[in-house]
Amino acid sequence: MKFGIIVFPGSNCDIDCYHVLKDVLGKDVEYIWHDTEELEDFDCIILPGGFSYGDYLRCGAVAQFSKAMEQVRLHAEKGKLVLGICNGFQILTEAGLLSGALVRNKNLKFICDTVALKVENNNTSFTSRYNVGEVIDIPIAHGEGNYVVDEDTLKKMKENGQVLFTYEENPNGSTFNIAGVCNARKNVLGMMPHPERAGEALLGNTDGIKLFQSIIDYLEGGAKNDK
Ligand SMILES: NC(=O)CC[C@H](N)C(=O)O
Repeated sequence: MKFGIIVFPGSNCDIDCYHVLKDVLGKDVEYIWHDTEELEDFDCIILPGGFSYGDYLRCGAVAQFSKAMEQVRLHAEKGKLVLGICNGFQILTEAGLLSGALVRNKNLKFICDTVALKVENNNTSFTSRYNVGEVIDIPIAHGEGNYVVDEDTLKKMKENGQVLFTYEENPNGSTFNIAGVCNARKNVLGMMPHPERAGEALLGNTDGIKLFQSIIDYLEGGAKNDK
């Protein structure tokens, strides 16, 4: 099992993701520069948080055109796992791999905080270690985390169990308090909160570790995608 973390100019949470996977969970993980034309070796691709290309135009708007994203699209089409965290979520919506868009926070300010999230669906390879309705504390740090989506699409996403995480108290104006959504096939997840910043006791918060452990269970064959 191998994780790959795509690094864009301006990524800054790549090292945190690497640390959790390698040092905390003992898994095989590699950094992948954004011009890669090959992702065959990897089972799960992570698009980390940060400020890719300086957030020019809109967050994620430039990164979506990188060579790596062509490969991420092929990887997702094969049914393999893709996890986008914060800026990674923004890149996934810009690339059309996830529905909706992320726009400026309602208060127009960058918000750095720890917020309570509710797990809405644990029937996925990203959330199987959590219970439905479980409330977890996960850090957020974003200026454009306000998730918008049209009503019809939201209705379909809800019916199909694609809303995986909601905020207990909406920090940014997101539609339906959405903090994280997946695609219809449930192999691509985007979330604004940072589970990698809640991955070890030393940080005072381990609520995010179960997300990575769920993925590992799935890759080890212990849990099925959309079982
Ligand atoms: N932590 C992040 O990934 C931040 C994402 C993006 N730069 C924003 O401000 O919304």
